[in-house]
Amino acid sequence: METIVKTRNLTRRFGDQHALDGVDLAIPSGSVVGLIGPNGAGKTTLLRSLLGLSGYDGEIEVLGYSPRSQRSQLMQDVCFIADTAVLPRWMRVAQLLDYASGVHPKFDREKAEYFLASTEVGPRRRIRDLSKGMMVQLHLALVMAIDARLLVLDEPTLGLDLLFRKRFYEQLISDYYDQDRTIVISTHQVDEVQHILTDVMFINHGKLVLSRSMLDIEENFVQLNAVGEAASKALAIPHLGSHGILGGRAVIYEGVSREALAPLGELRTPSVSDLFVAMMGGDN
Ligand SMILES: Nc1ncnc2c1ncn2[C@@H]1O[C@H](COP(=O)(O)OP(=O)(O)OP(=O)(O)O)[C@@H](O)[C@H]1O
Repeated sequence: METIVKTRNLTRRFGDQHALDGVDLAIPSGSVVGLIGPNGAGKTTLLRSLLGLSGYDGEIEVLGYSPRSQRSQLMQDVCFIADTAVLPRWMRVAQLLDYASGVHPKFDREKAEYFLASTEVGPRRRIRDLSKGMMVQLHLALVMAIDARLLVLDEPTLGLDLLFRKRFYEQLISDYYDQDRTIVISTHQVDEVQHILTDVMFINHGKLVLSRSMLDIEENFVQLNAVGEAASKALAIPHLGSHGILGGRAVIYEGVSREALAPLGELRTPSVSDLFVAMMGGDN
């Protein structure tokens, strides 16, 4: 499978602070990657470096280009949603579509109009008068109308209500995603995106602490829900972390066979958020 993003020893310092600390990663083409990490972990810095928006040490290759020296070529095939606030607030929607047609060679205006037709974002509306949710719909319509191979989303649903967030991801997958595109999403709302991810990356203190496909997670990690006396037996087996459940503990393991754990309780694949908490926090 083609690798679309590759970094080697990617490092970014702010004074004596390591925002990124020797990150080696590889993102296969056609994947939908969730970039997960606590506040200040380095997610935004990583995404900005991949797009050539932030300086860095080490090596990055995105679609075969160097974001440092070939940014304009790279941006032909990449799209980025960082923050809805970047839309020019004084423009009307139709003017914004004119503008996008002028600046992006791969922007398909008819497609954007088609996406907007199912929303309340009419062409005459002024952007500053749109609600936050409408602004995101507009942004998403613009992005989905660009024929990009890599889409980078940094907290794309921040500040949106639950319905909008659900719709955002549904639309992204049904109207945009195909095997030739790759999507990287950084979010704190892990549970809401888990079902669309093919891969996850955990980042903490500027280091990549996990980079696995969802299939890999299913094969290598297991959660045991142990109640009563079984809970202390479960905790005695080396594990990544655990949390309380009604009458016992949910304990998460890496590389322990399901057969060995089965007598102690119910087994399941941990959710990405439970795995994340276990890896970051141990027993809590
Ligand atoms: N321009 C900057 N100047 C100084 N320090 C910065 C700058 N940008 C980021 N940092 C620091 O680098 C670290 C990583 O920040 P970053 O914004 O990448 O984290 P994040 O994982 O995106 O966090 P969040 O989830 O809170 O958005 C933080 O400690 C942050 O304070």
